[in-house]
Amino acid sequence: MLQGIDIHKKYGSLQVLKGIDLFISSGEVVSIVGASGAGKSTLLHILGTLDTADSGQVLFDGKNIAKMNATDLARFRNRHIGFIFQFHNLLPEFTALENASLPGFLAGRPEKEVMEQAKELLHMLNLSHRLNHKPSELSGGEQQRTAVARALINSPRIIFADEPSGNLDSKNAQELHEIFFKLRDEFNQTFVIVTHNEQLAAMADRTLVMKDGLIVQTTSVEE
Ligand SMILES: Nc1ncnc2c1ncn2[C@@H]1O[C@H](COP(=O)(O)OP(=O)(O)OP(=O)(O)O)[C@@H](O)[C@H]1O
Repeated sequence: MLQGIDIHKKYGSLQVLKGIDLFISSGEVVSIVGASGAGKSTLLHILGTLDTADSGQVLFDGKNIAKMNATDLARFRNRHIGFIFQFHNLLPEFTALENASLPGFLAGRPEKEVMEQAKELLHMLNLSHRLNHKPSELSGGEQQRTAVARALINSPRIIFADEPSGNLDSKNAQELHEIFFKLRDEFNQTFVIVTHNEQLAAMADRTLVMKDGLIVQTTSVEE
């Protein structure tokens, strides 16, 4: 589904990615681990089309995203990619239901359909009693689960998560991790997750270990 070919990226004189090759299949949960500064977030942003590589290619179903113009790329991202970050980035003035619905509205989908789907997702994430709460009225775990609903609203092909449980206590972190695997088991949802959380990394189907801008090791559950 997603392929990275010889991806290079430099910030000033710092070569952050030095030739990354990877392939992610549909329904896989892949974790990316490695020391701080190894280039994990940079790689995630490039794979997620939020940033561009200096050289190399990112292919979705064989299609080179660098060939898309800005409008098509924004549309592609909104429709097919979900993001979850360490700090949920929910809009403070909007309720959980509105925050979860927003990418659906941006996609131009009918309001009623989007709101119904957002309610279903929030229900699945145990947030039915929090639909009309604003982020400041939600716990950290509830905020992050709202961000998961927002990531799922357009039924994305793939979700990129950058330290999704980095800001949660261990109980809420574990709950969030279980949600990821439930989504994979029930809906074949694909995830690429950058994490320092050893428990989450160990649960993944495959773990890519990064060091100094390269993938130096890949471990699979079969091993
Ligand atoms: N926009 C930027 N401009 C300049 N340098 C950057 C930028 N983004 C990242 N870097 C540098 O690139 C290197 C890799 O950063 P990156 O965030 O990808 O690492 P990481 O492996 O995700 O680290 P961490 O685990 O600490 O989040 C770091 O040295 C960082 O300072």
